[in-house]
Formats: sequence, C-alpha cells, structure tokens
Amino acid sequence: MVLRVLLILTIVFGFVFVPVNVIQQVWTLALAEVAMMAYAFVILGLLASGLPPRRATWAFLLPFLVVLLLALATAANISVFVWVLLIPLLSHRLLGRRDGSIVGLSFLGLAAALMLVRFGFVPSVAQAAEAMDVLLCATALFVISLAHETEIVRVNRKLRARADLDGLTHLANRRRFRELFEQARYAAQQGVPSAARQVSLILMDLDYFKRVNDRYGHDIGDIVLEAVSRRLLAQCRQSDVLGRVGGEELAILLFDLDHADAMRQAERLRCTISATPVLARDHVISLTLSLGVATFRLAECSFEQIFAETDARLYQAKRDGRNRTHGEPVTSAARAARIEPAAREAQRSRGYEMP
Ligand SMILES: Nc1nc2c(ncn2[C@@H]2O[C@H](COP(=O)(O)OP(=O)(O)OP(=O)(O)O)[C@@H](O)[C@H]2O)c(=O)[nH]1
Repeated sequence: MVLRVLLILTIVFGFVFVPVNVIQQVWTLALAEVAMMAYAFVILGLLASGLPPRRATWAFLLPFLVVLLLALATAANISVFVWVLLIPLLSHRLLGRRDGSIVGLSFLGLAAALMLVRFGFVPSVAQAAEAMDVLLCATALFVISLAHETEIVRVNRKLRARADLDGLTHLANRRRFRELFEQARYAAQQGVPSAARQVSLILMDLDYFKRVNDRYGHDIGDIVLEAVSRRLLAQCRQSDVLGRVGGEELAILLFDLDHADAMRQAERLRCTISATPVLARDHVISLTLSLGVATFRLAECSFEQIFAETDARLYQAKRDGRNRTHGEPVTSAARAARIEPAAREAQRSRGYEMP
C-alpha cells in the first residue's frame, strides 16, 4: 500500500517538478525525474501482474533515493532539503526495522554531507540554523519512526502468537499444526534437499479425562492439561511439532523416523505420563494416555489422510482398553465402528435415550 502511494506520488509530483526544473534549466534533474515517472508506471504495472511487493520495493526505492540525492545536489533552492524528512518514515515503512534503519541512516548521512558541500563548511549563522533544523528534525523523525516500527513488530508478534498458539498449553493450535505439516509437505514435494521425506503422526488422548473434570473441577482439569503438555514437550526433539488438536487431544509430527522408532517414541510418551501422577494444587492425579501412530511418505499424503488413519488407530487403542499405543492399520469393520460414537452423540443430543 505504502509503495503504491509512493509510486503514484512520484508520477503526480513529477508533473510539477519536471516543468519547474526545465524552467530553471536544471536539465539532469528534469531528465532523471521523467525517467522516475516512467519507471513508477512500470513498477505499478509489474505489481499488478504479481511482482512480489518486497522485490518491487527494493527495485524502486534505491533509484528513487539516488534521484532524490541528485535533487539535493543540483536543485537551485535549499528548501529541497525538506524532502529529507520523508526518508526515515518511508524507509521504515517500506523495508522494516533493520533494513529501513540501514537505508534511512545511510541516506541521512549522505544528505548531511551534501548539505555541507553545497552550502559551505563555514556557513552564515542563519544558514547553519536552517541546516540544523532540517537535520535535527530528520533525526527526530528517524528515532520516532524506529520506535513506531519496533512497536508494530512487537504487536504483530503478539498477534501472530495468539493466532498460532493454544491459549492454555501454548502449544501449536490445530490450524498452526496443520500449517506446519503443509509447509513440510510442500518442501518434500518441491524436492528441497533439506526437506523431510517421511512423516509420522502420533495422536494422543487422555483416558477418562471427563472424570478428572467431574471430580476435581474444570480448573484442575486445565492444570492437568498444561502439565501433561509440558511433560510431552520435554520429550520432544527440536524438529518435532507438538500441537493441541482438540480438547484433550494432542498430536506430534515426527519427521524422518521409521515407523518402529515412532512407535518407540509413542511408548516413551505413554510411559512418561502413566509413570508419574500430576500434582494439581493439592490433588495427586494419575493419568494415562491412549495413542495412535501412523507413518507416511510426506510428499504423497494429505493432512486429512494421515489424520484419519492415525485417529482410527487411536480409537483402536481406546477400544483395546486404553493406556496403550496402536500403530497397525485398522480393519474396515473396526474403522466403521469409529463412526458409532459420533452417531450415538448425535442421537443423544436429539433427545433419544441411548443405552
Ligand atoms: N478442563 C478442561 N477440560 C477439557 C478441555 N477441553 C476438553 N475438555 C474435557 O475433556 C473431556 C473429554 O471427555 P470425553 O471425550 O468423554 O473423553 P474421556 O472422558 O477422556 O474418555 P475417553 O477419551 O474415552 O478415554 C470432556 O469432559 C471435556 O469437557 C479443556 O480445555 N479444559
């Protein structure tokens, strides 16, 4: 948006500056301004046809700054230096905090040097005061715009975290979990050399968690969920992705482990949870986990596919008695039975008595 505004202003203001410079016979600057107007048209067109904004910004901003320096060096009046005030804001808005600061500060340094060269090293008091006004005002604007940019980065990070993380456990939420899977799959499909080739999904569901809520209350249930998440996270490798994909359902993506290793990791997690009860306020609560594990070639599976397969295996672990890990394919009869609880719940919610 800011880039588009700059491009349009370059074109519109060009219609004023070019005639003024022609009248004052500053030919080089007039020509450079005509070239920038044409270039702004081209960049607007390229943006409309899909040029990434970041590349368009670099492609336009650098020549724009060169032409501005040319204006500072050749324009007839000292008032041209007022345009320097624009640069801190422009560079931060267009390039962000780091690159914007580098470009902005470099430009301010060059502008100060040009001012010194053009208006003498020993200026009159009035000239020195004018120059000082412009340079100090530009420096103040630079600092203010840097503070503003820093605030924007902080708020954006906070919003991003809020959108990506589950509020209770601070693990990736379902949307982010899926996004990370899709990113890994895309890299595998593109043949990126560092991309994982294989993915295992472990789905974990606390057993009889409803009883924890019913017996100790929802707040204690929340503490338990947090504690379990922390314990699971402590067992994960750096490259694993742990997320909360449902109420008391957690999931891990493991990359480039074979299925036997993924099963071993799942068993380790199950034992971690069952071995030590959770201390929530003054309650000591024993818990168990049921787990489903499936392994796929990353480039060839969809999120729905791997999730449905692993969910069927998790459900089989529940059916087999809970507190266990199931990693084998599930028969179609058992898979069909997975539908049953949902259908029962739907019937119940419509007021039917279910056995
Ligand atoms: N405290 C708390 N409870 C939650 C949260 N999300 C889901 N739950 C509870 O998790 C429980 C899930 O219950 P069920 O789906 O019946 O499963 P379960 O009791 O764990 O039994 P099985 O999964 O069959 O072993 C429900 O009581 C939900 O209210 C949460 O964020 N905090």
